[in-house]
Amino acid sequence: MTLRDLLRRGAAQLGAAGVPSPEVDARALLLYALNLSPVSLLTRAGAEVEAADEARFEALIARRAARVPLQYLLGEVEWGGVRLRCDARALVPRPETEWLLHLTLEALRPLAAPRVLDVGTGTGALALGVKAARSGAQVTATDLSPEALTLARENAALNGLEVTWVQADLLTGVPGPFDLIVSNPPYLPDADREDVQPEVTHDPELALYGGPDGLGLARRLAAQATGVLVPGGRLLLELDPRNATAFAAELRAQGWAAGTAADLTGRERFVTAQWSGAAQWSGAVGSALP
Ligand SMILES: C[S@@+](CC[C@H](N)C(=O)[O-])C[C@H]1O[C@@H](n2cnc3c(N)ncnc32)[C@H](O)[C@@H]1O
Repeated sequence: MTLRDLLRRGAAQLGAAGVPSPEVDARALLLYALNLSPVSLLTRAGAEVEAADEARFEALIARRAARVPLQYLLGEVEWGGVRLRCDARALVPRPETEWLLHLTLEALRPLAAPRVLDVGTGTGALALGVKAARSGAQVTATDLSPEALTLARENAALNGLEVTWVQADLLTGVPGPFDLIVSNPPYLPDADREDVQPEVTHDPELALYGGPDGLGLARRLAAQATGVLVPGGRLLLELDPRNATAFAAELRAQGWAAGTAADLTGRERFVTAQWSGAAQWSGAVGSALP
């Protein structure tokens, strides 16, 4: 069996299993299984594959056909300028969240040594993406999940980056002040549980659902944020595109200057808000977790 034939067979198996991008995934798994570069796949497409290599690829294809996320199989992904180990301890960082990182870096541009908080950090993606791009930033990241924080610490070590990791319920007990808070909170409406792609069932439940309308965590986070943001400080959120415009209006009604930003497919997915400072920073919010 040649490399080309093996790739075609793997893609066909993934397509039959309903995997959304079978050719892309089969190619990524073939490169990984055989430790090939993209160029060597092209130049050696007609070469015969050894039985052990074929078996290794087939085992990965079988797991992907069972809808195990591609990122778990590859172990690591490139995301937002950093390498991230991905497994069941935290949500697999999504490509659309790279645009939230971009918006964050744009907002930080005027600040020489910004103090940044990433709430619900998961793999550490946003916190590490900020730190990698802005070494002078002081970055803190929280998560309620100790497992996610362990993975985030591993990812920080993998990239040689320093972030302060805090186990907390949103901002509870987190000492400010911050110039910018960024978060991709759990935002799916609870009813979506019945309707997610099989891969999403591998993400931790805690990472996904935000209450009946999906905005429970975002509302609580915005209320807490006014206590730790400096006057003029920013809050940047990723939300369900079904909710972002309405949530920006909610924030405006509470005294924020708030609007939305579209993702690369044109859907209003991000809320960008600035706090006027009417309620001055007053130190940590609430009490620390036991
Ligand atoms: C949608 S995931 C985002 C992960 C990561 N920031 C990313 O963009 O890939 C939401 C994260 O929020 C965390 N989380 C859920 N409830 C939380 C809470 N009350 N306080 C802090 N973190 C929470 C979850 O454990 C999860 O890691």
